[in-house]
Amino acid sequence: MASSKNLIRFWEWGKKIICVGRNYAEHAKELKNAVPTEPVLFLKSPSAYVKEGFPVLMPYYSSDLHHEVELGVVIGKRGKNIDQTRAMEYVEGYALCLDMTARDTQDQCKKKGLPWTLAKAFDTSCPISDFIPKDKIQDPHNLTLWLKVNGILRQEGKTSSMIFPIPFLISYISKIITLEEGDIILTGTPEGVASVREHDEMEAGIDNIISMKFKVQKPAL
Ligand SMILES: O=C([O-])CC(=O)C(=O)O
Ligand SMILES: [Mg+2]
Repeated sequence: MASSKNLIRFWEWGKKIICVGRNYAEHAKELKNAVPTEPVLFLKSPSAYVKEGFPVLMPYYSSDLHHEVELGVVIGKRGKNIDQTRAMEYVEGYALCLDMTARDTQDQCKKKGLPWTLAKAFDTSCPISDFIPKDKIQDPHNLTLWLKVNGILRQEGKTSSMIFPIPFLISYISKIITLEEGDIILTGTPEGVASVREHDEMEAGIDNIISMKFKVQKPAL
């Protein structure tokens, strides 16, 4: 098992970012998607990570960049075919994440039956907080995730509303993709996703356990 100390800079390691979509029924409905009967999975590139102090850059091909606040689960040791009953042993801690989404691009991808890579995996599409050691969060299914844009509350959701809880997700994912130390699972967003514009400031948090701020910018060409 890795020590939490090793994982403080997990986001620099180039490990996998595995995302779960439509894990909150109200969010699935707000985007007119069916509530899933199995987890919806996609990946982000490790170059998607961005830490506080650096901006979120709008992809040049999108004019509808959405925020999605999510709980990230940081994996502490390698595992394949993990049983649900032992899944939490593979968790070293948590992080607050934003699954930034080029919604117009995603809509186009959906219509054409294409993968979501351009919509979800671009550079700076995964703003991330500091590492939160496991002992700081007693019950990851009893948290409130919130996000404000320019001081106005846009998202507030309880992790108790997840359709597929964390042990199920870890078990399910590990049957498909080997989980390794430093990998992160983004567990899906609650309702209230919406657009951000250039110069907006997003502030997100988990209860009063952690919060973070990011500015939205257009990339210099
Ligand atoms: O783009 C989507 O709506 C799917 C997703 O990431 C989520 O539900 O968190
Ligand atoms: Mg998401």
